[in-house]
Amino acid sequence: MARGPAKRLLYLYSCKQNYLSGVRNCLSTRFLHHSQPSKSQIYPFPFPHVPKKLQLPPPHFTQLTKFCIFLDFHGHSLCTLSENEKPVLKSTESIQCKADHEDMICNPETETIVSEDERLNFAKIAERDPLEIYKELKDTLKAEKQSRSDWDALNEIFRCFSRSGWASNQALAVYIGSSFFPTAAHKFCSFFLKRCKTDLVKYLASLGPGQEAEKFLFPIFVEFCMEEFPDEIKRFRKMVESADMTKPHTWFPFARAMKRKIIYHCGPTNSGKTYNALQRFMEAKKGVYCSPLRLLAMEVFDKVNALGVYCSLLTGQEKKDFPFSNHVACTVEMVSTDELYDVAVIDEIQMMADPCRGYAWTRALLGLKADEIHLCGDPSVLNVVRKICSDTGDELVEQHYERFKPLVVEAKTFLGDLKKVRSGDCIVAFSRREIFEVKLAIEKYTNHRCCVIYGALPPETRRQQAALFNDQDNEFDVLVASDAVGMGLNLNIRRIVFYNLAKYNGDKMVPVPASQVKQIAGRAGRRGSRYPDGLTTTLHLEDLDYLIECLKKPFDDVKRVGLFPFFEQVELFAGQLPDMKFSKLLEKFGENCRLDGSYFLCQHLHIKKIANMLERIQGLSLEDRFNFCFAPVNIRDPKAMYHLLRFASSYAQKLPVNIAMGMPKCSARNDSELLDLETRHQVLSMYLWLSNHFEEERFPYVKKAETMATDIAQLLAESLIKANWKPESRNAGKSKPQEKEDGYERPMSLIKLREGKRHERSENAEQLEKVTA
Ligand SMILES: Nc1ncnc2c1ncn2[C@@H]1O[C@H](COP(=O)(O)OP(=O)(O)OP(=O)(O)O)[C@@H](O)[C@H]1O
Repeated sequence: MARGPAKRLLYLYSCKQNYLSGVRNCLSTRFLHHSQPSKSQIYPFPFPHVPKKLQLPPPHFTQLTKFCIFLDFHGHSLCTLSENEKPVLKSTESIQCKADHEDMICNPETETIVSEDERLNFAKIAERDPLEIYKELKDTLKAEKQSRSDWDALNEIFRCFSRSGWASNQALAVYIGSSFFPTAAHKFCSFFLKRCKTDLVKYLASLGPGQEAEKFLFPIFVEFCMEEFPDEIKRFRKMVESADMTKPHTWFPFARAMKRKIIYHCGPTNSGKTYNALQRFMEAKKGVYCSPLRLLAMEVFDKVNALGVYCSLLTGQEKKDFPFSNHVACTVEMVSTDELYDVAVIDEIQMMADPCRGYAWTRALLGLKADEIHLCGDPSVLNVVRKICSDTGDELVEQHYERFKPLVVEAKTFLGDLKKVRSGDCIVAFSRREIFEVKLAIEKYTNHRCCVIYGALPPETRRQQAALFNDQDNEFDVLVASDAVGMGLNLNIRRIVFYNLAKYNGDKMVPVPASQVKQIAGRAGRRGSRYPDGLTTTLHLEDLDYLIECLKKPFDDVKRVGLFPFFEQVELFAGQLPDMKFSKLLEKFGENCRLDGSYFLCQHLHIKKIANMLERIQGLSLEDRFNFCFAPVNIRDPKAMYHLLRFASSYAQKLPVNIAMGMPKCSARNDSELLDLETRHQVLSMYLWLSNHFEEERFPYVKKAETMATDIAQLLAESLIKANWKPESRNAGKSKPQEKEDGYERPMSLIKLREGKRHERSENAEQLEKVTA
């Protein structure tokens, strides 16, 4: 008697562990890409249970060395691999088996005592060609009688098989989709139970429910599916192939045909990266500058033109063609991959890893037709860029930078007292409400006046506020800003003071990521500015450690960057699912798309939300829907969403799209009027964006929208100068969490602190001097 039944896994014998992982990787490429065999065991190759016709030689097999020997559970070698030799299945030839392999001969989970005859019979069944088993089942008219216990065991095995995540994942490799898998497994079960023979049932029963039995059944299941469901398989295969995003560098054949030189200007903020890249841009005969923000594109447009290099401006909202210009400053989403350039600059290249917008940087890097491409950014994506350049065949030159002057952390902090604010300070808070609370407190208790910068303000207003702050001949000498200050603006900041270091991520309060803290703190002290030495600190002493930790932390090493399909890819995919709604289609694409390890699919929640809203509008083509989804709209602002719906509806009805929005008569007198101005500007900006992305004649009020937008930006600027009111929330009524999250305690609101202080004051006269916002 022997212990049994035996494992159906084979063991790989190798004197070096890395050969094991090499084999595991290449085996994984075909059938096992979802399973993770443990270090000591590996699945057999060629796969004895997989139909021969499905077995493709794994692509990197020839790179393996002679040390690899496949053993079966008896220690018999099944195949050996020599250098540059394809694996050949050998007849079982006995080789000396290591003692530790012996331990694995029996399966401890289903350990039963079986007779020697039975064991030999089981071993024979285990080695049978699945195709042969399938044919035999097919030719059998009636199942043989089974014992009750074997029958129950078989039913349980099939129940597990049809729910098996492993089998469902493996089935994907032969194009049986996860939604179809349960049906296929159910039909396979009926087929099997109606025809099975006793020895097969006994063998399966001896394996018991679980992976052993699943691995035995799976190749027979594959044979069954290939014959029974060829149409489903074909359909799913086409769908998967149409969502294949594994080789994005092949999407741009013209760029691939070029010999491009990529220069990575790599360093922290304020180290001269962009300056040097822009020098090359201006020297070039024809150049393009790709910006992360409209505002920065405008800055470069103005700066370059002022230096005598004619430059046009292209953003989603505006096209300013400068006569005879060969240079263009654009937002990264708008850059053309058809135009040929001598020099291209892609600013803030680390944004390739941005979860929502990363795809635009990836597309620019892969697709730009430029002899020389300058990338400016921190080192976080350097390794991915190296990998991409090796895929594209581009030459990569790295230029490393250090900050002109080190950033100094003030250990004293404000100790919660905003009265310590000085001229040239920038207080950074992460919500609009806090920004206005800080402004209110500073202006009430000190002689300083505050400019404000936050994301919802139009770029023109942000620039106007920046200019007001930079100008020494006025009383506005303090800036209160959100993270929008981290990029793009040329500011004379002496010291960055973090009001807090947590922000709301749409769901909860989370610590501000270290990379963002670095980027923002780095705005203090700028070469050539009034304050060349940069300082940074926090409002509260408790936050200082986190600030120091963030500044000390090396830049992340990003492993993956963003991708998003072009419309043509989505269209191809939609062809496989003709009746599916667009929002569902995007979801399906996300589920089925294949990406290689250097990329992720960018989040498309924003896109899906718009797609959902537009679902009820009839008469929009797939392309229209796709384009509408990228319109710049705050999906949390119901007013802005309503206008988008209205624009899309008119467009679908082939009517001229009206602005249908009045102009406020004067600047804002309170926060809700200010919020209203912000929304109106966003709606106009959306109108202009749509007019640039759809047939222009359908948007006949572009001029009017431009004038209104300029006027509203002006009203906003006027409103901000006199703003001294309590802020309101855009989503009034929806409270945001204030509790401690991820170990970070958010500072109390200014108002509460003030109230607290008032109470303290009555108890402690010393505190009278301290104005805590
Ligand atoms: N060689 C130089 N001569 C004169 N001014 C320079 C030089 N290099 C950089 N500067 C100035 O220093 C400041 C910071 O430079 P730059 O914007 O290029 O830095 P950066 O590393 O790109 O920072 P960020 O990432 O914040 O944009 C700018 O005002 C720029 O004009």
